[in-house]
Amino acid sequence: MVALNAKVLRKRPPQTLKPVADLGRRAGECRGSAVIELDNVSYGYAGNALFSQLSLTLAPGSFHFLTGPSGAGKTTLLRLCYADLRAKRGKVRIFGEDAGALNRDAVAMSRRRIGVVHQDCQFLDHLSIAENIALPLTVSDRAHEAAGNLEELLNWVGLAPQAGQLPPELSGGERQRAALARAVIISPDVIIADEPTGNVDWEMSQRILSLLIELNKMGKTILIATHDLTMIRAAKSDVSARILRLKDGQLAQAGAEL
Ligand SMILES: Nc1ncnc2c1ncn2[C@@H]1O[C@H](COP(=O)(O)OP(=O)(O)OP(=O)(O)O)[C@@H](O)[C@H]1O
Repeated sequence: MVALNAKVLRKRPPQTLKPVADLGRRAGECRGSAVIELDNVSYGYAGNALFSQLSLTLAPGSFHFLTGPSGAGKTTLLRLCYADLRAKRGKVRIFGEDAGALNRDAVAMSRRRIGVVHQDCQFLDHLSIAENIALPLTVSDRAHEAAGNLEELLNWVGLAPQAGQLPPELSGGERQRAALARAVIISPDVIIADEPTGNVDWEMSQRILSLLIELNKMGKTILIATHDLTMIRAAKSDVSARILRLKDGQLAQAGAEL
């Protein structure tokens, strides 16, 4: 893998900063000091409360790990953070805006500043891995930006040789790195990753972690949900991360076991 030129991630066409009131502020320039803020948020499915009155603040440039047992609600919490779900009670603020009050276009605009690595890393199997990575730009009429960034991103995640291959031809670790490149190609201020090292070996987990740390050193705010305690321990020497544990509807600072 090669170092990523920070310029790639800073490129942002002016039109993506304009359409929605106040969304033009960059991370760190948002109203208040949080990039994303959950304020006494409650959420549940089909009348069953998953968590209630949960609060979380992601400061610009911060690095957070979110751990907790399977089914505790980590994915749900992440989805609230990128306005894929709306809080039943309480407020979610994204770049200072009340996510519950944003219309669909405004949500789409704010999502352009948040790169999401989904747990299942889904790709379009009929497109090459390079085309899949470029897709977030292609679908938002920014295809012209892809050409320069794509080659560098493919090198950065070590997937240049696989650029023309189809997703089913890639290994689990290669798919995870492709998913990270796809999240990053939109030059987001925040990267939210759901189990980015699921189903990969230790070496690959370290490789993915080092990419995320590199992004954080460029000023990106990082939130990672993971069961991978080895990765969290390994990160401690390289990054000042806050480790949170979600269990029984409560979010708490992780204990000494980490
Ligand atoms: N769309 C949905 N409809 C109904 N229940 C759901 C839905 N999504 C998640 N759940 C339930 O909410 C609970 C929390 O799910 P979630 O995926 O947020 O947990 P998690 O901590 O990310 O789990 P894991 O570590 O296994 O990925 C689970 O019991 C799950 O079955």
